Amino acid sequence: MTQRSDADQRRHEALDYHANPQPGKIATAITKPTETARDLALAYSPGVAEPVRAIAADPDAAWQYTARGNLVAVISDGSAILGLGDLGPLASKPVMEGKGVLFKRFADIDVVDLEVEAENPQAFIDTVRRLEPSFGGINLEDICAPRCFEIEAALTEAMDIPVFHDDQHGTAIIIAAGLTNALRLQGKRLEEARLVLVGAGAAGTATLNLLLDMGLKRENLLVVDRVGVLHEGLDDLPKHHRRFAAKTEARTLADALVGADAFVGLSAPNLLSEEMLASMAEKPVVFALANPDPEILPEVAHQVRDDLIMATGRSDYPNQVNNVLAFPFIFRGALDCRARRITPNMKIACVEALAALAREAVLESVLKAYDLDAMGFGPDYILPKPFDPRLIERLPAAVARAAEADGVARTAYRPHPMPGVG
Ligand SMILES: NC(=O)C1=CN([C@@H]2O[C@H](COP(=O)(O)OP(=O)(O)OC[C@H]3O[C@@H](n4cnc5c(N)ncnc54)[C@H](OP(=O)(O)O)[C@@H]3O)[C@@H](O)[C@H]2O)C=CC1
Ligand SMILES: CC(=O)C(=O)O
Ligand SMILES: [Mg+2]
Repeated sequence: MTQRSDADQRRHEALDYHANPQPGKIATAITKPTETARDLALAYSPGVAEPVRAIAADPDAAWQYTARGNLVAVISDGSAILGLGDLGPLASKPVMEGKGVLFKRFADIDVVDLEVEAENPQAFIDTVRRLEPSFGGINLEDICAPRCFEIEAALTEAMDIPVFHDDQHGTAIIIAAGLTNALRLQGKRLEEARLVLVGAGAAGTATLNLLLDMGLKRENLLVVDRVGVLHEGLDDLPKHHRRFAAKTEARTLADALVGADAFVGLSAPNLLSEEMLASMAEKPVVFALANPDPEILPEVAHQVRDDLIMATGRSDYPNQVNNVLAFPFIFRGALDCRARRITPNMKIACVEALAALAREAVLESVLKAYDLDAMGFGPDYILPKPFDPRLIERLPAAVARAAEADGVARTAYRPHPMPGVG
């Protein structure tokens, strides 16, 4: 079979999956009996008036009498859909529905996806801010930099529920956990590693901020965007790039990569050439995370270097670095202590729990899901798999403990009873 027909087949499979047997991937479920006249009288008028009165008297009663406490809005303007660019809100809907599927599958969180036609960031902010009564949390998704920074900051300030731009912070968490483990396997440490990141947008900027907080040295970092290497000689850099301007002679990605220990790509397909990869230090780490097409394909990279640890954002190669390993569990922890916001410590708790879990033995059930006899901490396994049941046992608890310690939890942590467990 030719490459072309493989690609065609994948396209048809994906379109068929989304179209059949019914359009889309997610629907509403009813959680109470609705079989009798009495049931209906409880579900709607007149019974429904009782929780209305209770909530009007005490807004906290909404956590008890409505689905709000387990409901997250996944909201996009479609301005940075995966790595496909600004294709608008309607085209972002399959991704937002997909996010809903993952929230439900891995953390039993219900989702409403909202694709917002907004003429400017303020219009988007005004729309989302008004939705606070409906939801326990807000997951912002696929909103491009720099508008995502303004939107997230304004909404976090205005709303008393967690507002989390997953492309920024979810991605940063997974990269931090995966990179720590990959460097460790290569006999290196973040504190000494020379790192090059390409794509200083939403995901890239948040990743850099987290890695710098975790010990990456400013002088060991070069950041590349469309203008090339961000350096001190550039005087019209946008605000979110200024922090990363380096004192360096390097001007291109090729210059920057010579002797680098790690590459993190959050940009666009095929930017990392074979020559550039060959010029990196011994035992390099390459995270080519642009979706759906990475900065370099693993089969190409492994031909150039046999001392490489490689990750992509895709599930069809080893080492998927994807925010699915964070957002369901961060929100589960936040909802289960009714957190008002998500703090840096809640994110770091998630990084540490994830990185530690990858270093434990892999469960039989996970091997079965991947149809493998063996898998364990090593170059092809630097992060746990999304199907690992220990994620839901450990990450939300770690996140909620950090929320309690930071004083942002409304209640003590009460783990959500996961369906089919216990
Ligand atoms: N694996 C994962 O879990 C995740 C992967 N991603 C992927 O990361 C990528 C970026 O996403 P996100 O941060 O949300 O998007 P943004 O649009 O906010 O950021 C992309 C950045 O990359 C820059 N860029 C684009 N093309 C090039 C190029 N040819 N050379 C140098 N820089 C370039 C952009 O510059 P400009 O603004 O000028 O276009 C921008 O600064 C996407 O491919 C996305 O799919 C994102 C989140 C999670
Ligand atoms: C995975 C993801 O959120 C993205 O590629 O945008
Ligand atoms: Mg995204």
